Amino acid sequence: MALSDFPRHALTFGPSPVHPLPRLTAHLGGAAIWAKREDCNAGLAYGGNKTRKLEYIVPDALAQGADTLVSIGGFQSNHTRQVAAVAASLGLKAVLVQEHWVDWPDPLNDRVGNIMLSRIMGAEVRLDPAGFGIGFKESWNRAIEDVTARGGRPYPIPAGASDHRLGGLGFANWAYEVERQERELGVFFDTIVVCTVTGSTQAGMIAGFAALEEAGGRPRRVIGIDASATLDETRDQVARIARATADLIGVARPLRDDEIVVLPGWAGDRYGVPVESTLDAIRLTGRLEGVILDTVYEGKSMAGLIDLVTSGDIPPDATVLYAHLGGQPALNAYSGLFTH
Ligand SMILES: Cc1ncc(COP(=O)(O)O)c(CNC2(C(=O)O)CC2)c1O
Repeated sequence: MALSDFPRHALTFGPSPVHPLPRLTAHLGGAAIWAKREDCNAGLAYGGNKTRKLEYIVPDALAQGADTLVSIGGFQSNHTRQVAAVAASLGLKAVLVQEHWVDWPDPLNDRVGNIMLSRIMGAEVRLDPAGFGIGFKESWNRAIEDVTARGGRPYPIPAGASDHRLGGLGFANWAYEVERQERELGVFFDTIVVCTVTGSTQAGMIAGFAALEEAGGRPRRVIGIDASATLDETRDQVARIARATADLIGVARPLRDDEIVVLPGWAGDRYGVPVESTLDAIRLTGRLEGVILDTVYEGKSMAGLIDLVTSGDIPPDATVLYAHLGGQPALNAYSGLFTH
């Protein structure tokens, strides 16, 4: 099968915007930096990368006659907020398990930002004391069973909509969209920089660009910046999902290990806890371009981009596309960091 053979339920406004970051580019003095804005991709509660993944998961849920989407994340999960928004827009219920993924001092981090939005949209929000982990969790299984026990028809969506048969298709489609926009813009992005945690964003990109390369496209580097602080598990998950997605969309050749690049160095010691490089990247990008990054994900991937460009690891003649995947609502849970 090819990507076009899979049903897609449109949830985004259309192609997400692509634009240059000229002041950041000039400030760093190296490669040309552009951004593709998943934080502006949909009208559903600020959108984001999961909205794009759900475009390929929703048809399966509707085909199964599900009436309740059941998913999981941390208190400030952008993913569960997007599940709540998609459920609301489709007249489905949402049950969201929100685990204690981040030990963070702000006393309100389970009552502001994403979790507040999910409640506004009518999701059943279940706080759970379990800590961070990208794998399947018992709390999620219990929620699925509870929906069934009360006569509902649950559709399970794992953390980040990643470890799901269709989880990589959204960003395989993203790769095809990038190629169309390149033709319109007259530019070629040889390097993509993306934040990676549960993995199917980067994995889908890798699979999609591999399919395009087989159809005659030029090779590119997709550089994942780890924000999970569980690098080995995340890297393995990216590799597994990338290979499974490539098979699903008919990529003939096997993906090479050197195509699965997930870099440490900017995640800090714990998921969800920003480090100095995170805060520096957030302030620099905000003050040079008026672009807002969050403390959990995009601040860390931008910190990686900044170092890779200034060190020359990304060479000066490269043209970089930074994938901005959203995440801003969670900043409300980190307001203590930005009092000046
Ligand atoms: C803004 C933002 N940027 C990057 C990522 C990482 O994407 P992947 O999980 O597909 O690797 C998330 C994920 N967030 C998770 C969530 O629960 O919100 C899945 C972890 C994200 O929200």
